[in-house]
Amino acid sequence: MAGPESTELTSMPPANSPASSFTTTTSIGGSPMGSSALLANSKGDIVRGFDIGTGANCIYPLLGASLLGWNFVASDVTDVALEWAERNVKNNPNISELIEIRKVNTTDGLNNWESSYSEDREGMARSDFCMCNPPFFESIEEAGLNPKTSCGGTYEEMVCPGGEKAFITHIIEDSAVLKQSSRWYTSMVGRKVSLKFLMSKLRELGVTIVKTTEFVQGKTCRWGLAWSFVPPSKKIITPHVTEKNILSFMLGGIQRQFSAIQILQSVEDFFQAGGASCKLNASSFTVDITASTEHCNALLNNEVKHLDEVFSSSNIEKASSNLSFRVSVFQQMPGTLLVKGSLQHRDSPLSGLLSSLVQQLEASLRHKFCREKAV
Ligand SMILES: C[S@@+](CC[C@H](N)C(=O)[O-])C[C@H]1O[C@@H](n2cnc3c(N)ncnc32)[C@H](O)[C@@H]1O
Repeated sequence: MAGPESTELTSMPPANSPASSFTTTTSIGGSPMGSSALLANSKGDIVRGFDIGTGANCIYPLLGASLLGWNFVASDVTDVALEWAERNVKNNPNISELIEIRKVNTTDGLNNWESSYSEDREGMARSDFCMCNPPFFESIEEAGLNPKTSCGGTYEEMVCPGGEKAFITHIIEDSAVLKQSSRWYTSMVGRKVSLKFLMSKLRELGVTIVKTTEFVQGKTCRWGLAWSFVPPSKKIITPHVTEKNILSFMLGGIQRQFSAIQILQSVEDFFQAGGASCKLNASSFTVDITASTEHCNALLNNEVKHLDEVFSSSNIEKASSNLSFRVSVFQQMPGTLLVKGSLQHRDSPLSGLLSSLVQQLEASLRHKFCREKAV
């Protein structure tokens, strides 16, 4: 869409996208959702995505940065799209540093993939995943872009030489060179016949990890195609570890005036009030907390008996013990956050207190931010 007006995370998806009826004016800003942990790269760094043809709205990077805390490189070839994408990113200052807009240069005409090829490839090489909602059509006629049948997209958005088959084939060919440089290569596909063609292309190149999905909205159907050269890692999380080291709760019914960042700050305030030292990270939406026995005692309303029980079964000095844990806030859907507490060091004699601390935090946040106060 050329030239959308926009302030905060206001989306105008393309006319050829199944997300066309999706509009959001949320300003919740910067809260990562649970799935970011699933996509976290091997070093545990923040996930980095590459959006090929981000469009004027830059909608996917804005959503990914806002909801998941991911970093993005967002590319496009069209000046007007890039200009508006920049504006949209700047209008979301809490996440703007997570998104880099990059112009893909074309020397001999718009949508000449060959000339922009190497730059798109460079972006892909340094990402955990790349994504694309390509121009689907081969010609104006095919796109139905005559004044009578126009569905609102611009020529640049909807049309490229060879249509989506050619566009995504180039991405597939790039990926076959880059292989494991990116973990997932993905694209939206507008037609089932293209999907079949692209899957056979992937088979031809010997790609074995291929996933597809279907997006249906009203009468419109689109497909998602994803492929990878990285074998899935076998990560076994035992119930024991999950139970003891990670505790979470859903905070639903959050009143509209409160943003996720306010709730994160309130997490920090809660633990600081007990004297614990806290480090808030607004881009990963986490607070790292270190609490001594005294701090835990203060936070748990002087439940000295509880603490004495903890130490009676341990020969570690009460005074020298600290509890280090991280609280993460994840956006699940508008008005609902998942709050997760996870131990940083499992062997602390205070580990058993995490559950009580998380319960106290839940009561405090619920009281402050939710319509329904009862847990
Ligand atoms: C269908 S639109 C998608 C826009 C946006 N990603 C969305 O889903 O709302 C396709 C976009 O790809 C851009 N584009 C076309 N050729 C490109 C290329 N070689 N490299 C990067 N972007 C390109 C177009 O300018 C257009 O903004």
